[in-house]
Amino acid sequence: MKVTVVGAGAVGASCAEYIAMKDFCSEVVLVDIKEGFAEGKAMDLMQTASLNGFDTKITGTTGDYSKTAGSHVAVITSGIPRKPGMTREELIGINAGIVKEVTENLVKNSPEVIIIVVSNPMDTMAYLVHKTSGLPKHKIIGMGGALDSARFKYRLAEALEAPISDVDGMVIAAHSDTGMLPLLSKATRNGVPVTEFLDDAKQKYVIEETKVGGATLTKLLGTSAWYAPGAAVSVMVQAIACDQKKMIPCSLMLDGEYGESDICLGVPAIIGKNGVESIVTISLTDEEQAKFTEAAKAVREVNGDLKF
Ligand SMILES: NC(=O)c1ccc[n+]([C@@H]2O[C@H](COP(=O)([O-])OP(=O)(O)OC[C@H]3O[C@@H](n4cnc5c(N)ncnc54)[C@H](O)[C@@H]3O)[C@@H](O)[C@H]2O)c1
Ligand SMILES: O=C(O)C[C@H](O)C(=O)O
Repeated sequence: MKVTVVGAGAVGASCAEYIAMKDFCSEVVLVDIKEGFAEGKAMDLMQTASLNGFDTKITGTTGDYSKTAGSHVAVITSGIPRKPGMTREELIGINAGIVKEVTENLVKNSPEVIIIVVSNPMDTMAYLVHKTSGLPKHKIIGMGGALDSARFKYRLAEALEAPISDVDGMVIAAHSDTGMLPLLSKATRNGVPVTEFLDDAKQKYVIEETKVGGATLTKLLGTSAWYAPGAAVSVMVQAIACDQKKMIPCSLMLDGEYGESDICLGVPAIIGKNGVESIVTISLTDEEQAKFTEAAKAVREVNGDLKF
């Protein structure tokens, strides 16, 4: 299994590192536009192979997409990250052009590829890939929900004073500060609804901190996060590579599911060797459905700024 990661910056390199360390694919190709950067990151990572015990071959290239030919999966992380005080949506002006060009190059060299979109604003970038790549919709997957759900579990464990392995939960809808929908009604500690343990104030804290998880880290780091994003991508790539059929919330093109069409939004899906094996429809409370619809409205407005 060959995986290409475009953008050898913070998220791209972290994602390549986690993929290599889990040792489930033969080759990872890093691509960047900055001269020598991907080659340098690849060499540095390869020099961890004997230390960390993996056999995945990592190579780098400055924009030579012929080296990506025959990729099963490609991850798009190229583009600018936000700075403190910015929203993800403000990145559209620069990142849309980059994502469109990168997609064209990927598909030209790997017509059968499955693309995982990471660059922000991610739901809109995933939509752009759908509109421009010519790939079938089960082959385009936006990464947001896997990361947001990991942050939700982190905040739940904190509020419950429990180990993270005790908690489970999922975030759907938009990958944005206002449009994320942490499903508190379905979150559990060892099968018991967390609402039995957390009072209203704690429930509100968990939800609000989850929604601004990316902004909180951006404020602390001066740029956006990379470890958890890289790990989240590696889980999705592994689900495809190993045909795990894991249920992961991903930003997918909807066709009537959850009352929405012609939009990419975070919904639970079964991820396996074909990419999206199916979208899972779960019951939402009226309040949750209203928030999902509201998030869709906001993402649709951002999508309106795209030029194809
Ligand atoms: N979806 C998510 O959950 C999530 C999580 C974290 C970051 N992000 C987004 O991922 C993107 C990357 O973040 P980062 O922290 O890695 O940024 P970064 O600046 O560290 O890395 C981006 C890399 O992309 C490269 N690049 C730019 N244009 C390119 C092109 N045309 N072709 C190839 N490479 C190109 C840059 O040279 C740079 O090395 C940002 O848009 C960020 O907002 C999304
Ligand atoms: O917060 C960001 O801008 C980056 C990413 O979307 C994240 O959630 O970490």
